[in-house]
Formats: sequence, C-alpha cells, structure tokens
Amino acid sequence: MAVSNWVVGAPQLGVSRGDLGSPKYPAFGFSYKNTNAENFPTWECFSVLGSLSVQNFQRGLTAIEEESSSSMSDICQEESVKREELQKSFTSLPRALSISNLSASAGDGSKERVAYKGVPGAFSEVAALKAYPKCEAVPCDDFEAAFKAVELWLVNKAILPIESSIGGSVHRNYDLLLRHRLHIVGEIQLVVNHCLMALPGVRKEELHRVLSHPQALTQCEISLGKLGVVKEGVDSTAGAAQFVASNSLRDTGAVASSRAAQLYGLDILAEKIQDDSDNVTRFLILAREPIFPITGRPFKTSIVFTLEEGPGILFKALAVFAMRDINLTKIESRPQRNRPLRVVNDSKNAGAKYFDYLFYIDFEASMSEPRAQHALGHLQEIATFLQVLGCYPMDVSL
Ligand SMILES: O=C(O)C(=O)C[C@]1(C(=O)O)C=C[C@@H](O)C=C1
Repeated sequence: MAVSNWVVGAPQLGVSRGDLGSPKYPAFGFSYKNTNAENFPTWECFSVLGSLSVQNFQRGLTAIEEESSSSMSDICQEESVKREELQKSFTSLPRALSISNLSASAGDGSKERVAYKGVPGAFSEVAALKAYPKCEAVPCDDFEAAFKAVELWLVNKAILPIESSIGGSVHRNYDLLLRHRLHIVGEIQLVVNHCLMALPGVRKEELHRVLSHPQALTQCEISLGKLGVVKEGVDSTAGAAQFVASNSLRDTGAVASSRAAQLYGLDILAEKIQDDSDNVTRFLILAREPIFPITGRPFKTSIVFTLEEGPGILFKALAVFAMRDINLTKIESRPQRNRPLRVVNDSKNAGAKYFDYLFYIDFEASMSEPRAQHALGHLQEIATFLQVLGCYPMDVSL
C-alpha cells in the first residue's frame, strides 16, 4: 500500500521536511497520512526535537529618572520619598525580554514559565495567571520576543492576544503564528474591564491626555470621547500606568487593569469604562509541542490555508466543514507576504494582478475525530497549502 506522509504545504512556504528538526524549524506537528484500510486520510502528531542554541538576551524596564529634591518644599520631599519607594518596588518587578538583548535564566523547571507581551499588570499577564495560576509570568518587549522565548527554551509557553470582541483581530499575531513554528495548545477568554487611573489626588477634570494600548483606546472610545482628552497609544496598558506613575504626570491618565493601578500606586477614577460591558479578549497559548487531543471535552482546531483564484473556491473550501456539520468559530484572511500579488494568465484577464490571501479558520472539532480528519483530507484536495496550527481545549469558562 502506498504511504504518503508529509507536512502539509510546508514546501510552499520554503520549509521542507528536511528543515524540520533544524534549529530554524524544530519539528512537531500534525502530519497527514493516507494509509488506513478504508483509505481514509488520518492526521498524526509527530515530534522531532531539534537542538536550539540559547542566545543572550536581557533588557530592563525603562530606567526611571532621578529628580533633584534640594529645592523642593517639605511636601514635595515627602512625595519624592514616596516616589522613590514606588520606584524601588518597580525595579523589583520582573524584567522584560527583548529580541535584541536576550538573556534569562530558563528557570528551575518547578514552575510553568509563561511569556507575555507587556509589563506586569498587563491584561496578557492576567490571562497567563488565569490559565496557570501558579505560573511565573515573564514579560517581553514585543510579541516576537515572546515567540522567541519559547523557541529558545527560556520559557515553556507564550500567551498572546488574538482577537477582541470589540476591537477585532490582532493581525500581527496571525502573521507571527505562521512565521514561527509553535503550536496552539490552549485558549483563554478574558473579560477585560478597563479602569481609568491617575496619580493619587488627581481628578478626572484635570486630565488632558490619556495613555493606553491602541486596542484598549478603541475599546473605550465612547467614554474617552466624553472626557474630551487627547488619546495616545503606547505599547501596553500597564506600560501606560507605569509611565504615568514613574514620571509623576498630573495631567495624564492611563487606561489599564485594576492590577496595574495597584502595582504602580495609581488611583482608579472610573471602572469598566469599555464601550461594551461584555468586552472579551481571546488569547492563544503557544508551546513547542502540540498536545494530543482527547475526546470527552470540547476541542477546537486552528488551521491556515491558501487557495487558487477562481469563482466559488472559498465556498468549496468552507463546504468541507458544513458537509460534516462542523461549526466554524472564526475566519480571518491575511495577505500572503511571500507572494502578495498573483498575476493571472487566462485569456480573459491576462496580466491582471490579484491580492493573494492566507485563510485562517478555527473550527469546533478535535483532530482525533474522524469528521475533522476527513474534512481536512477533503480540504487538502482543494487547498494549495494547508497547515494545522493546533488542536486545543475550548475555553468555555465565560
Ligand atoms: O496591553 C495589555 O494590557 C495587553 O495585554 C494587550 C491587549 C491587546 O493587545 O489586545 C490585551 C487585552 C486588551 O484587549 C488590551 C490590550
């Protein structure tokens, strides 16, 4: 019997089976087999460990400027002492990892180490603690550093926002999912309650400017509009709170979590300021190895694929799920960065250029279910590239 076993579509992205297991592409994944008696396609988990070199990288939190207190009044001196205390407590917070400067101990292995983007108090840290209450949450400068921290074995997992019920998709993370060969092993849905915060004693009316992550500013558009302040996007919600506190900015507020207000000594002026009270952000948990799907609890599978151009092609691709009564929970399309434009050769439209897309789909079924295996086997016949990003338990805790 002929046996075909391959990493679906990997060659299209310039990654061949031979590359897998190399430092660039440590190989774990789902491979497609066409071997069983009924000639049904099956998907198997494989894992080939590649050796990874750990580079040095380290970067501290933004240095907090010291201010001369010689000309200050007693009150100012008191404030300065308080600020010094606060600054000392900031420096005891974990340091952020960045791509350019990576160095961190890989931990003693007794705790799950989970990378997230931002600084302590970020919603991503809250999500990490929801997923693993006893974990050591490791702050990173950006999403890419969080991916790399997992690849370099500095942490066990990364947790990253993928979509918000108000703000929509986090496109950067869709793109990074494909560029890095990590596996989705879980999801967390977090109710995001935004707080408006400022230095102790500052009133709402004194604020001219509010800082936060752009997603958070989008989620609070109406409330902030009523306040009539200038909105400024920064790297993370908690980073905004830290900035206001460490620079003693009396005219500037921050939108962040209540945990951030507590960590950076700010007063909460208003709670739940998001435009929709049901503000939920969905986070993905990524790891080096996929998990083995079990039956008996609801699982989700995430895939990415590409299609040829033509009428009804996407309809046909989606029909493979509808035919098997498989519910789709998310569809996202992103430009194919390695081939953003496709030149058409047919006689009617010769020379025309179409945008070329990657389609990301989440569906409610586990890879251990024959209906999911058959659906992907069927999709494989239509798709020019197909990759399973992960199969993981659904978060049904909301
Ligand atoms: O800045 C933070 O606190 C984050 O964790 C990031 C982030 C995001 O990127 O969407 C996470 C949840 C909220 O929706 C706002 C911001």
